[in-house]
Amino acid sequence: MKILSQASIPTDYGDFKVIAFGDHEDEYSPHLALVSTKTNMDKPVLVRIHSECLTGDTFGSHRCECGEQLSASLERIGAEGGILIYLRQEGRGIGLVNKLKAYMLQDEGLDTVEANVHLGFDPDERHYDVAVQILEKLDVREITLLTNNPEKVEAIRESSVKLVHREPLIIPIRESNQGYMKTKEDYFGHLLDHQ
Ligand SMILES: Nc1nc2c(ncn2[C@@H]2O[C@H](COP(=O)(O)OP(=O)(O)OP(=O)(O)O)[C@@H](O)[C@H]2O)c(=O)[nH]1
Ligand SMILES: [Zn+2]
Repeated sequence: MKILSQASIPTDYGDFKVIAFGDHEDEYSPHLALVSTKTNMDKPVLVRIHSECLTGDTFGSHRCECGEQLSASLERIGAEGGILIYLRQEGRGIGLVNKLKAYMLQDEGLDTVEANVHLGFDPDERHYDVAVQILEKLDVREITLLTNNPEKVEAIRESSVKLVHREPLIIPIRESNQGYMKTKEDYFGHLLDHQ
């Protein structure tokens, strides 16, 4: 995996450099790193590893809390410096078409894990080695990670990047995502502290 292209973008959250990573020059959906211009590489860098969720991130769906997590983390990173890694792992790695199928099954009573399994997938198909490679390519040695997901913590712990601190990224639960959040906590062991 290599850096394919990069450019500056001014945003509502501050100024960032957006860097596209992938193996092919004409990659259609590259993984991205949004590096705040305020980032100080000599200190532990504030990092959010975010998995793509088009419905939540772009359309503001309340079936999950992804959109709110994305804006909360960009706000923090834009203000304090840091890096948002945007992984193209839509639907926990099953893709958008299958995520919408999973939503249909959830509307019939299955939970998020059962729906994935019913479609022939693992409950969570994601891996975080790409995020580690991106941090290595950017020469990031020490990080504070914004997450509630123990698998992301584990992936960094097993890598050459030092995890100095984990910070929770808790968004208040809504009625429309209660089941989704409960499964995250009960099945995936997400650290949702309590609200
Ligand atoms: N298969 C499936 N994927 C979902 C569902 N709801 C949300 N997702 C996906 O779940 C992923 C959420 O990823 P992240 O925002 O990185 O969050 P996380 O793994 O919960 O970890 P943290 O937010 O860091 O605590 C995104 O890829 C969403 O598209 C669902 O019901 N089924
Ligand atoms: Zn989502």
